[in-house]
Amino acid sequence: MTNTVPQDAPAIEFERVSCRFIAPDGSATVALRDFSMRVGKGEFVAIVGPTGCGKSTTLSLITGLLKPSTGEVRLMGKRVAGIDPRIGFVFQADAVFPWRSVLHNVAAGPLFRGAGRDQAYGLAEEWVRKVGLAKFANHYPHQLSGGMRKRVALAQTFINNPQILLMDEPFSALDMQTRTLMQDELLQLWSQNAGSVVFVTHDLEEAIAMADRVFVLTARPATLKRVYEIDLPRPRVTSEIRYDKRFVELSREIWADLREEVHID
Ligand SMILES: Nc1ncnc2c1ncn2[C@@H]1O[C@H](COP(=O)(O)OP(=O)(O)OP(=O)(O)O)[C@@H](O)[C@H]1O
Repeated sequence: MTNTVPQDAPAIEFERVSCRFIAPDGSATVALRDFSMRVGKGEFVAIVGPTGCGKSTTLSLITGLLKPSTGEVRLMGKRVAGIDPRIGFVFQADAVFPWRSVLHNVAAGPLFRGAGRDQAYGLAEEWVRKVGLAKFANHYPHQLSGGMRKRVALAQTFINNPQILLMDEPFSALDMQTRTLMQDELLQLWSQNAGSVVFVTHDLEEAIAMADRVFVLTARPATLKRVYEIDLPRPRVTSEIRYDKRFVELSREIWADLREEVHID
């Protein structure tokens, strides 16, 4: 049988995807409607939109946890079929094992994927060092700050060398300074890993500071309102880029679009 997957297929494709939830009482919620998106290999995209519009739903469709009601989602040219080991996730809540030390938490991924102990722990030590936690390798999550726990989460994710990284409000529980540091750290890790990122956030400035393109969704049922190219140079330092003239222009332009969708009932 020939392999019909095109070599140049985008990392992620949504083709006219709709997603509808049926409640036990039979009522339907349409979370996404006729949504199309392409994310290139190595591209960083951010998704913004009003609360409850369907941003997280897009991520669940990429993971295969949800199936589209209509349309198709493809990864590297192939229709999504179940959990894909090429995908890594970082969510708002920490996905760390509280009873395991930092090092054990970071080694868990490779061990789970079948690596030998020496290899898994060698790699984990390297990643713990890369995220600046070498002195905390034997600490437990409750002994760490929120920012440090996020670093553990990044090490846990990047150690698996994901080709696709899905992030759902990963830094929203952090204070402003820590959040900025984590954004820079993520950009640095991503520039070395060369995977594709889909980053869901409420924070428009965070989206602009980090992404190559920002997808603006409408209020529910979410459909694509507009896509913005973020033509700011890289490498970026997120705390500094906010003062760039072009950054301010983009913020103003995208916010004008987003404001129309954010209603206070
Ligand atoms: N499994 C589900 N069953 C029923 N309804 C769901 C389910 N998952 C999501 N929804 C509904 O679909 C809509 C979109 O949810 P989603 O979490 O994707 O929005 P969001 O834009 O990420 O929200 P927020 O910005 O508040 O995080 C919401 O109205 C939500 O209640």
